[in-house]
Amino acid sequence: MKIYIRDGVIVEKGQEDRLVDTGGLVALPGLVDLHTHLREPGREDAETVLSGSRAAALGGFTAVCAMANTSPVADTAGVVEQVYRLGQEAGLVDVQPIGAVTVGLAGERLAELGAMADSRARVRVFSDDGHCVHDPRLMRRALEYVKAFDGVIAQHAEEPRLTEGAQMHEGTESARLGLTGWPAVAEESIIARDVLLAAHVGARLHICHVSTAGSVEIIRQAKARGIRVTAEVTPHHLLLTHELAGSYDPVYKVNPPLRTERDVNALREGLRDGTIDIIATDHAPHAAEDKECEWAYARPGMLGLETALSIAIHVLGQDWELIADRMSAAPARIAQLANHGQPLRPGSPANFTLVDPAARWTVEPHGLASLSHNTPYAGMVLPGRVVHTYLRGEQTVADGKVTK
Ligand SMILES: NC(=O)N[C@@H](CC(=O)O)C(=O)O
Ligand SMILES: [Zn+2]
Repeated sequence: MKIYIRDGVIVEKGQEDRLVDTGGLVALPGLVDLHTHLREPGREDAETVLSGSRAAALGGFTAVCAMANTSPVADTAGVVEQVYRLGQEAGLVDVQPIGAVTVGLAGERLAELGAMADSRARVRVFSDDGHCVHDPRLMRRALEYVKAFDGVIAQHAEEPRLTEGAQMHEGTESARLGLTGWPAVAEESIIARDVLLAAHVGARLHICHVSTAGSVEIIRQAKARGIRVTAEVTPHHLLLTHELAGSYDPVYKVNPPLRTERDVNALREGLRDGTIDIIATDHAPHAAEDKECEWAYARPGMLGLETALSIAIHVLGQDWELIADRMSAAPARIAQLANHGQPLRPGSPANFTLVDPAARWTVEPHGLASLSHNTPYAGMVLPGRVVHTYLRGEQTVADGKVTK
């Protein structure tokens, strides 16, 4: 297949100023991640906008949405514009800042949502991720506010009163290991409440990192009732289970926690039937001091950008149409990223990635572009390798290496 490009846009044959021959590789629209933690400003030792952009491009992404739990928190126009500008300077993927819902993620007062929406960063997704927007009145107000510009509130669904001291999924393994559990109902009770609030307000709600079979069922019913809810699942929740906590290796510590095989199967089914709209990485880099310590003291979170596509291929098979929808078209639509997620045809921006589906590669934590090394896939042999990535017709990854 040949892709003809002019001024960063795909054009008809004969109109091009450059030509990309895909050879034997699979061409996918540039992947879009709705849930990336870039750690800048504040924890540039764990990740920067530049290092995270490199990881994203290598993973086949052309756009990432940067979560707001930085330091300072991205709760003002000033901070979201800073992150946006850093993304442009890095120039490897479009970095779309997510704004905080509440000031300082403290859950007490609404942040300046309108100023962030009107800023140069044009924020449309708001989230207190890492924390749940717990106060139902604040959640209602936030939904009402973003409805005006068809924005969306992305909820980290966790009832904090049910997860105090939680270290892992509450179940047979937590009982065996003697660790305090995070029960499925802590996630499900917030999702149930919030789909009802979204229905009441008529605004868009997005559920971050869905992890339980019960959550899938609640979202399925909400969608059947016409409620405007979308949902994401992470690669790790599609593959890994709570027994891994038995190793006491903090690389497996994550929020929400790894669940049971039954949950994994329900998440896969929900992703296939469209109940779950997208795969989002929840790329959560952490410095060694925060991760290579005792389980109880380790921060939750795992890397995801450089392995997401391979895990998707592993879980879904080489179903390119499904992968293009769940990892590009649907997340671009949810985040209102008009220049991403389009099919590769004339008129679309030349954002795409070329994948060798036959290649297999071994995950080496220190071989990744991320500044952190907390991948749960160390040593695993994964299918599918990103060979080239293009952003507006410019090559960001060439032969598996970033161009800047
Ligand atoms: N997922 C995690 O375990 N951690 C995330 C926060 C979050 O996504 O909830 C982080 O910022 O490290
Ligand atoms: Zn979260």
